[in-house]
Amino acid sequence: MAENGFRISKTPVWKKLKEHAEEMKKPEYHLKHLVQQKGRLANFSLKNVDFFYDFSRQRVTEKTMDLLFELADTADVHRKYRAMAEGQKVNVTENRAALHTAARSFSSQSILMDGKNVMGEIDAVRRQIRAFSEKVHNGTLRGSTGKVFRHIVVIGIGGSYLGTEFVANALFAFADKGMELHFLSNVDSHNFETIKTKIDPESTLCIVISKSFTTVETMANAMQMKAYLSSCGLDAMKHCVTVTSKGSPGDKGEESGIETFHMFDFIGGRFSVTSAVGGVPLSLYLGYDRFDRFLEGAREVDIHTKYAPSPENIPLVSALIGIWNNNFLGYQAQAVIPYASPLSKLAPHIQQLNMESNGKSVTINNYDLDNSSGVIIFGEPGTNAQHSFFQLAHQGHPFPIDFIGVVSPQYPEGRCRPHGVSNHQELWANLISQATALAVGKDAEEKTRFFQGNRPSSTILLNDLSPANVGRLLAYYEAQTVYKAFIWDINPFDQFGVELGKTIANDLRKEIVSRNTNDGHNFKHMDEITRFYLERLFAGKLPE
Ligand SMILES: O=P(O)(O)OC[C@H]1O[C@H](O)[C@H](O)[C@@H](O)[C@@H]1O
Repeated sequence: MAENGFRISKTPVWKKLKEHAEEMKKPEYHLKHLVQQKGRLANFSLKNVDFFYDFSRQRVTEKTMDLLFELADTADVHRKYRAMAEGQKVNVTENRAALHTAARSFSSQSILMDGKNVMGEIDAVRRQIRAFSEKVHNGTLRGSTGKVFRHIVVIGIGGSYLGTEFVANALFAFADKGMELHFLSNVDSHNFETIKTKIDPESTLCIVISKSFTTVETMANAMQMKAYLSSCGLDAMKHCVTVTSKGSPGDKGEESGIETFHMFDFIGGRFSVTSAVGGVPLSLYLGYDRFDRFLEGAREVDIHTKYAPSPENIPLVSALIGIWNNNFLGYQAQAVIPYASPLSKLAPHIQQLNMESNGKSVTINNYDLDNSSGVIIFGEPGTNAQHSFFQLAHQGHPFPIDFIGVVSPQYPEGRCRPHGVSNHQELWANLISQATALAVGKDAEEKTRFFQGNRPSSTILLNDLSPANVGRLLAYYEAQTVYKAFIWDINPFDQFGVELGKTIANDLRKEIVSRNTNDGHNFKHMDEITRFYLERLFAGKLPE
């Protein structure tokens, strides 16, 4: 690996930020003082349409923000973002563009990749999804025995699953098409067996989603499901459709079923929920028009992200604050805590989006990275999180939090007011109190009751959880992820780090096949630890 080359951590502004972080440790910059400043909220919050971003409880001052904007300029983030959105091959290791933003573009402007306008293909897939979902909903398209489809089994993993699950959960209140949605992602047979108990095979439609169509888990689950449908006397292929990239092994092959929907190699898996990956299942579940409104919301944030100047650019400001927390204040983890149950699958999606994109060790030009990139993301909805891991948040190892609040719930509130307040008001009382408690802390004589405070958080507010707002939230996190990568100067669009484990699993699979086909095959040639595990698998129990 070359030793020299541009590294953001070698720039003068990085040094200035390091010095500034030392200064910010002084007692006068404790959050309990910062939040008292006049105009703090107005000065440290941003709003764009239905999206309010409050960073008043982050450990930042005007000087911090000025330095962070200088960092953004030094990293040339706006040019990099435009290059991405305009179809340049920013995924240099795979020689691909990263055009997830094109998946929700409705502009008449061309988006060129290799001189070809990609919008033609994208529009065609959208029309195909609309027509298909309408045929399923009006009963024109039915299962092999003539029953209308009522169960959708989404078979996919990672980027071909997590985003769709997040959005489907978020918009459950709008799922009025009479469809039950099931996710078959894990190769663990419990996942498959559980779904079997919930579906009626004759009214089941499987959507096999795999960009590569080589992912072992997805292929195994698709085979299990097709074998099961056949065992029920059904023509399995009439119960399946495929979403895959153009030219993949599953593209219009025998295994693809009634219809194939294309995603494209210029859309990365974890950025693909606005493509056919999310489009096919979500249109069946919610209706195409709601999927369209979800795309519109995402598109609006894309436009804001591309054109808003740094100090007004919400995803950029939040990316900069993330880097400030991570590289300068030393926080290694970040929690995502929505005070909204429908967002219960947001954190797992952001986990993949962020950690797979930004958990890297080299810069885009292949120089060793000498600062950490990526943080550990985790989360659960509030208030549940308060009753599980918030002890550590308040008195243990500190970590910044993204709180997310929704002004109007999806369901009208009843008249019941258990403690004089509605449940939604109770939820908000907690949302407000947690951020304050973390920031301000509390003095106490008894050490066990002392709260250090000075624990940073941001709060995102949405008016409601409409399809458009869920699209906005998704696009916000996507843009924040790529802006962080552009500042660290890494490639957020490859994921070679997931390959080594797969390669070892391939070798082990060969061993297992040998034993499956020859009882005499033993594992003596393997290392002691691996041998132990393989022997236990075949023995079916732990040693006495
Ligand atoms: O869509 P597929 O090709 O089946 O890939 C599914 C997933 O598996 C891979 O291992 C990657 O880690 C993910 O980024 C990807 O989304």
